[in-house]
Amino acid sequence: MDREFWHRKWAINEIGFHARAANPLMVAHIGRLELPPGSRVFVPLCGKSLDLHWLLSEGFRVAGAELSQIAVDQLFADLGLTPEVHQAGELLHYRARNIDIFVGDIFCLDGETLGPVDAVYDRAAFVALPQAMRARYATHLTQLARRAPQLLICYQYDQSLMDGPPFSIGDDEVRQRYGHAYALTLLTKADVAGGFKGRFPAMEAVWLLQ
Ligand SMILES: C[S@@+](CC[C@H](N)C(=O)[O-])C[C@H]1O[C@@H](n2cnc3c(N)ncnc32)[C@H](O)[C@@H]1O
Repeated sequence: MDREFWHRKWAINEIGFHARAANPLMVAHIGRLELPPGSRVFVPLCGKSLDLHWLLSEGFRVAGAELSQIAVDQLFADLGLTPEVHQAGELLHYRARNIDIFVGDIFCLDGETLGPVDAVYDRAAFVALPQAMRARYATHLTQLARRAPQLLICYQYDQSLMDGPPFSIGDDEVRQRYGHAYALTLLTKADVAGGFKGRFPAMEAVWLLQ
């Protein structure tokens, strides 16, 4: 999945991953992060997710990283916010009250530019990346967020049935990528209703990384 793949998806509006409501697993489990009001939650590969709207509505501050300027322009339009936009190294920094989105490749984002984060929420980010990129992503994210606790939602299915994204991430891989830096708790694992687009069974696993 190179950058062009994602730019093209946004350009032709082929964004089946974009959910029409806040993620129910996030809503159910974010309390496990025990974040006080005003905490700053980093959402890597954020797209224009309604999860960001929900986090803001719950009184959190949010920071995000997203490759597509189309996505981020739509996000701010949907939020009814007019951002200030500044160059931040190789990225663009979109800023409004309680929200900072860095537009560009997350691998070009550094911890100083991102600023302090109290927690990470990863939905459809780790699972969006092919295996060859995931070790680098996990290492980079852990450093970027300075080991801030993380709520991670993973997709699991028989990888031989589809190439991905989303990719199937088994429990062993989560332990392999994050186990050296975090204590891991599998909060829940449940069947996805209707499987993957009705094509084959799939499960979602929610991890707490502390
Ligand atoms: C599967 S989508 C998930 C978006 C969002 N998390 C959601 O739940 O709707 C993956 C997103 O990651 C973005 N992306 C892919 N590679 C990226 C990278 N290297 N840096 C920043 N964003 C990236 C894509 O543009 C896309 O919007």
